[in-house]
Amino acid sequence: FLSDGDLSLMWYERFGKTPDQLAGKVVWITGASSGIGEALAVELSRAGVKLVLSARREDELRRVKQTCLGTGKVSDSDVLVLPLDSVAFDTHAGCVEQVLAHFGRIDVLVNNSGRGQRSVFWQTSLAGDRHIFELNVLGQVSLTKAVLPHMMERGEGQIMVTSSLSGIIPTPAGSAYSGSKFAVHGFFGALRAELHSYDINILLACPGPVISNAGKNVLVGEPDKTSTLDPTKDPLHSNDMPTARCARLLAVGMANRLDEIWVARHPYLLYPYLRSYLPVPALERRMSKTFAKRRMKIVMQDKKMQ
Ligand SMILES: NC(=O)c1ccc[n+]([C@@H]2O[C@H](COP(=O)([O-])OP(=O)(O)OC[C@H]3O[C@@H](n4cnc5c(N)ncnc54)[C@H](O)[C@@H]3O)[C@@H](O)[C@H]2O)c1
Repeated sequence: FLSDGDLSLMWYERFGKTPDQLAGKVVWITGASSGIGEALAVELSRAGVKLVLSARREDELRRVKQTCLGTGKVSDSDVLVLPLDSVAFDTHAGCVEQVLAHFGRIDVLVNNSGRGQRSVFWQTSLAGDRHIFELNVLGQVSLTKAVLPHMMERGEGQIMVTSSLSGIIPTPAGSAYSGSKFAVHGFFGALRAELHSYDINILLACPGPVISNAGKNVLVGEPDKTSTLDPTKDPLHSNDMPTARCARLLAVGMANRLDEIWVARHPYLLYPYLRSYLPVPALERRMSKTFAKRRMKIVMQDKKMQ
C-alpha cells in the first residue's frame, strides 16, 4: 500500500506487460515539449516506440526529439515533430492527415497538453475559467474527434488522457482546473462505454503532484497571468514525484491497457483511496477542510508576495 501508484497499477508493474512490449507502436503525445509529456516521450523512445511530438514550440519539440534519438531505440524517421496548438481546433484534422501521411497509422493518442491553476474561485475571471476548459477539455476532445474515425476504421487503438487526482478530488485554489479534469472523466468515461464493441482502450491517467513546468505555467486569475514564485521553494510541491517515475508508470498503464490509474506519492495517494473506499462523510469533510485550509493559506500568502 505504501507505493506510488494504485494497487492495480503496482500489480501490473510487477507482473504485467512492460513498456518494451509497445515497441513499434505509433504514439502521438501532445504537450510533449515539457514535463510529463517530454518524460513520456523519452521513456517510450527507450522501448522503441515511434513518436509524434506535438506542442506549440517547434524548437522545444526538436530538443526533445534529440534527447529521444540520443537515449532511445529510435531513428530520425521514427520521431515526427508536429507543432500543434490544442485550442486551434480547426487545425486538428490537418494534423491527423500529416501523421497518417508519415506513419500510416496511429496506435495511441496521448492527450496530455494542459495548464494548472493557482487562484481561488472569486479571484479567477470567467476568461480564466474558459481558458482552462478550452485547453484542458475541448483541446483533448477536439483532437480525439479527429483521430477516432481512423481508430474505429481499424477497429483498434488507445486514447490516454492525462487527467489528475484533481479530477477525483475537488481541489481548492483550482476550481476551474479541478472542474476541467472532472469533465474529462465524464467525457472520456462515456466515450469508453460507447466504444464497448471496439478494441479501443480509454486510459484516464491521474497523477498527483509531479515535478514539471506546470508550477511556472500555472494560471493565476487571468489567462495571461502566471505565478512568479520559484517552484523549487514552493511548500505545496515539496514532495512531488520525479517526472521520469511518473512517465514510467504511465507507460505501464499504457502497455497493460488499463482504464484508470492513480500515480502519486503519499500522502496524496491516500486521498483517492479514502474518498473511493471509505466514504465516511464526517471524516471526508474533516479531511477536505484540513487540506483546503493548508492550501488556501499558502496560495493567499503567495498572492500578497506577487
Ligand atoms: N505536474 C503535475 O503536478 C500534474 C499533476 C496532475 C496532472 N498534470 C497534467 O499533466 C499534463 C502535463 O502537464 P505538466 O505537468 O507536464 O506541465 P508542463 O507545463 O510542464 O507541460 C504542459 C505541456 O502542455 C503544452 N501546452 C500548453 N498549452 C498548449 C496549447 N495551447 N497547445 C499545445 N500544447 C500546449 C505545453 O507546451 C507543455 O508541453 C497536464 O494536462 C496537467 O494538467 C500535471
